[in-house]
Amino acid sequence: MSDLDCTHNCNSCGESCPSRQEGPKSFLEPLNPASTVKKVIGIVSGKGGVGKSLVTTMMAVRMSSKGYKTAILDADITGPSIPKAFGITDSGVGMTPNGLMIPATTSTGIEVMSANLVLDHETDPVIWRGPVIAGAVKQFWQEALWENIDYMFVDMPPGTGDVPLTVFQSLPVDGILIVTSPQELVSMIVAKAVNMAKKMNVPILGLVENMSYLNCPDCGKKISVFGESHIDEVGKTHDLPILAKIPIDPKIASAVDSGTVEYLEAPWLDEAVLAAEKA
Ligand SMILES: Nc1ncnc2c1ncn2[C@@H]1O[C@H](COP(=O)(O)OP(=O)(O)OP(=O)(O)O)[C@@H](O)[C@H]1O
Repeated sequence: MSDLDCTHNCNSCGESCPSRQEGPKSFLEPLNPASTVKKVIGIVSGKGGVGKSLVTTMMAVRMSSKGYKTAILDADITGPSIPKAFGITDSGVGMTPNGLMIPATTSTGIEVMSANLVLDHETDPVIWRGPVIAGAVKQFWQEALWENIDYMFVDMPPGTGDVPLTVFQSLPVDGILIVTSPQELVSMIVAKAVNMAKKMNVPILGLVENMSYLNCPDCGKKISVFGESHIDEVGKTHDLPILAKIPIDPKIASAVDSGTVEYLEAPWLDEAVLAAEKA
């Protein structure tokens, strides 16, 4: 077909011309020239409150303690909880002379961008529509100064909506961790996340089950507070490893509430850390 005849709409044309053979259009957004991010790991969940932010923060803490320069992009724009878990309370985002946002830095040097850091008050609600929220995530990626970051962890909003889609299309995600809890409809939720990741061509590193059990403080027995876990079967169905089973522990809740997650030990994430290193 000649250039003059081309309708520039491959959906309505069956010709096999060179432009069609270039493959699907990439929507990846480039970083600004001052920034480099070597690996991007997304943390996703089927619904809110299962511990996605906890896993994001603790993965960052563990990787940072191993000597990697680590960052968190809080893409949970309407429910940002990352700054609080690190005890960052002031509006910590500065500007470089050429207009890039400077992420806040935690006490152990993890760099954080979050909607809570750019709002006038952390209690201000974010009443934005989907495309605006997705635009904010892209801005955090493109218009912040991410200097020599080895690992960036992206705390996704729960579910498979607009924002996770934007993150998968716009950021070069090297792998995702899917966080679940035993009381969810685990098999359906994991299937949805797996299908989305496959459609978007994003590798799944594995599954993390949070609030898996409680260790009885008196007899040491494991109590399945939310009923028996089905995560092992679900992992087998999708051929995915179970990278962690995190207990319910009041120490976890109090570290998050008091902004001291950097001082919380997280031995339960050993395998997830190794998986991120191999991503
Ligand atoms: N294993 C655990 N033991 C005790 N408390 C926990 C545990 N996991 C999470 N929590 C607490 O449960 C609450 C919800 O956790 P978190 O914010 O990580 O969930 P989330 O999936 O990110 O929620 P959202 O989608 O609303 O952001 C937090 O207050 C956290 O401290």
